[in-house]
Amino acid sequence: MSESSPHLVVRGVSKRYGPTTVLDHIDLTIRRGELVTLLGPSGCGKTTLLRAIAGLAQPDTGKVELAGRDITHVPPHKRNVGVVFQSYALFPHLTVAGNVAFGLKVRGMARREIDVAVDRALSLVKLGHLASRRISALSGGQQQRVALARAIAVEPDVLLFDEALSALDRKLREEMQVELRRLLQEVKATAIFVTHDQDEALTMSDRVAVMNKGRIEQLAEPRELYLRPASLFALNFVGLSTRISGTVLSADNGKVDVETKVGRLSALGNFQAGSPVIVAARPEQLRIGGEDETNSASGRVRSVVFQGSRTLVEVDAGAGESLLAELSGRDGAIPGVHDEIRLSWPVAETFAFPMEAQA
Ligand SMILES: Nc1ncnc2c1ncn2[C@@H]1O[C@H](COP(=O)(O)OP(=O)(O)OP(=O)(O)O)[C@@H](O)[C@H]1O
Repeated sequence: MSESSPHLVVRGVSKRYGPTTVLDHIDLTIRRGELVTLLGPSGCGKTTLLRAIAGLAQPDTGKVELAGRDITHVPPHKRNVGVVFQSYALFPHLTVAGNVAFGLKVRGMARREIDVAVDRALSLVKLGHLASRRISALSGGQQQRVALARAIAVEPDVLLFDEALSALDRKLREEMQVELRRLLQEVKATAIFVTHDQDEALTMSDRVAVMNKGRIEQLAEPRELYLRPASLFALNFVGLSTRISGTVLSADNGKVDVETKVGRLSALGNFQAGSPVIVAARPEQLRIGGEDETNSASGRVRSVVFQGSRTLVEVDAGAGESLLAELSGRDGAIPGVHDEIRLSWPVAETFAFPMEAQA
């Protein structure tokens, strides 16, 4: 099967728990070797979707196909799916090698082959030197690697990660994100991550599925998701933004002029005159100063937050509206709190979203 052909197909999967619809007709197609993240707030159905793929939750309707096989009714241990949990779920009384070998023994693999597979998996996660160590004598990060080695060793058709890095401290988690992505690419694994951490999703994934209330709101590459969010929910969930409410005055060919409390703004979007909308732009699009052919608004600086490579400046634009600008050292002087400033930003990077869809 080629790398671009569908490898995992979820078709029309729904799941209810009592009166609550947890998954609402989910369609998701993942290519062989692709890393996809399910990103969304607590309770949106990420884990349930992962469990439906693993066979740990039975969908009420719909189908799951893996490597060309309908696995909707196949029990979990016969799906050839690897799962890595946040809790690692390791056997504390076994050694590192014993944990990695466990799944291979269960499959009845010969001793010699098991040794080769365990060595390979442990060297991939750089734990070969700790093969005979007890699990209880490992750090959290090392235990996480053992869990990963154990999942990789059985060469599953798809690897599922449920908040797998959440228990690690921030620095280690960031290192593991980069390392895990490199490793999964090296073994050409097809993988799905569940996370509510947007940075993790952007770092790890070929594509990100933003979930909301049991539905996939947007499935896109990280860059596209950030630069072209399909909904206000996706905009709010990934990255920061300036958002101003208003009413569409006129519309012309994918562009709208919007009356707002901070003045007239132009944005990309298709709406009828009179529609209530939210006009939004990413903070790095806002610059100090006012230029022609751009959107602009002014106000008094409310806060200045230095974050190393960038500085976030929040401006009170009056009438309950605020502007958020991300300035870098290259942008010249950073204003101080209470300064009166004017900010401008390009119309081509300003988007209008329906007001009623606000998350
Ligand atoms: N076995 C179950 N029985 C009843 N309700 C359940 C069950 N499993 C999940 N739910 C409910 O389904 C909804 C979605 O849960 P799910 O764990 O899929 O969300 P999530 O997006 O993974 O959230 P989190 O990030 O908090 O783990 C929640 O409201 C949850 O309470």
